Amino acid sequence: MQRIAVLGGGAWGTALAVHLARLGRDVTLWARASNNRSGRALHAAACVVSAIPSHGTRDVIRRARGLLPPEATVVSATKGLEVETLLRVSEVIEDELGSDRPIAVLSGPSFAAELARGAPTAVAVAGNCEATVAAVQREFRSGYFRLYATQDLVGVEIGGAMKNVIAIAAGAVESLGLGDNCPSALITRGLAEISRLASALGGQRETLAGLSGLGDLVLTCTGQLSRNRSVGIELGKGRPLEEILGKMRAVAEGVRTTEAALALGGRHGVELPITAQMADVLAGQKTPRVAVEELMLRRQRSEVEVE
Ligand SMILES: NC(=O)c1ccc[n+]([C@@H]2O[C@H](COP(=O)([O-])OP(=O)(O)OC[C@H]3O[C@@H](n4cnc5c(N)ncnc54)[C@H](O)[C@@H]3O)[C@@H](O)[C@H]2O)c1
Ligand SMILES: O=P(O)(O)OC[C@H](O)CO
Repeated sequence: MQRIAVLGGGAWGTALAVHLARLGRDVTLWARASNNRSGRALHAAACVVSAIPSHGTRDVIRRARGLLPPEATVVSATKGLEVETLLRVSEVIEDELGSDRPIAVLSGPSFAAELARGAPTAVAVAGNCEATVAAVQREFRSGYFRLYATQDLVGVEIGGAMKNVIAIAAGAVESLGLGDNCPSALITRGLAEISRLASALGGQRETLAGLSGLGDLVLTCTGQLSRNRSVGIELGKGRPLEEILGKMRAVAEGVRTTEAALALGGRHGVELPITAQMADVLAGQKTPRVAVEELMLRRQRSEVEVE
């Protein structure tokens, strides 16, 4: 799997391309403004890494479809859901490329800037076939990048998408200056909510205790580099969402994922109280302070759910 094409010239695509080039792989980075040469590089790719934001993935994969060798593995590094269809990103890729295509998903606590400078990082890799997962583990690993294998695509993708929603909430809570108890409760109950949705969709709860669950949730809710957390911080200061997003150049996936996750929860009869509150906050229908009050006053219940 020496020849690798990376789709997406944002922070994450660039960091992964830098990492793979450092490992001696023959890497081409495709960005929106790329020329035909980058497009042609897809012809020869043994592996295509997709680091396009979730809302652009279908379009880019569809355009790449005719250029990709049929056996090339596609590795999704995107964390989000497709709002229109409520599909996970690997499902979008499968929809476009067919179910025979080897597909893997990379997700876990991983700020692009840290991977780019070679800071020790561990992620989960899931896939639709064991050999594909093993190949990605082998080809992407380094002295500072470690990949843990799993077959649980659902758990890994729901963990990666949903942590962004909770991170926006964590940023808002931080802005309100409510102390340390509140963010800790938010992370813990956020994880319960993520696990509930993943489980209803066929994922394994244990996956959510791992890197693409608890690991990424803690990083994104507390890490200074998180874009999602920073959106929450600004919301907590009372700034309207349009103004916040208007000033951001980078994508904060949690904004779109909130709506999609809520709809997915509704479809599967899963209660997502924090996500529901965040949907109202993002829509400007409620302040973060009122959202916290309403969450605190919900009916009290058992901590562990019996399925
Ligand atoms: N930045 C990180 O630390 C990080 C880490 C892990 C995963 N991710 C995930 O990777 C994905 C990409 O994030 P990023 O940080 O690279 O984003 P970014 O904001 O740095 O860049 C996004 C890139 O996507 C391009 N883009 C935007 N809309 C597009 C569209 N409709 N079609 C094609 N290209 C489009 C932009 O031109 C830009 O190059 C997201 O799902 C994110 O959650 C990011
Ligand atoms: O900057 P964020 O909030 O998009 O988070 C980046 C990564 O997903 C952290 O693992």
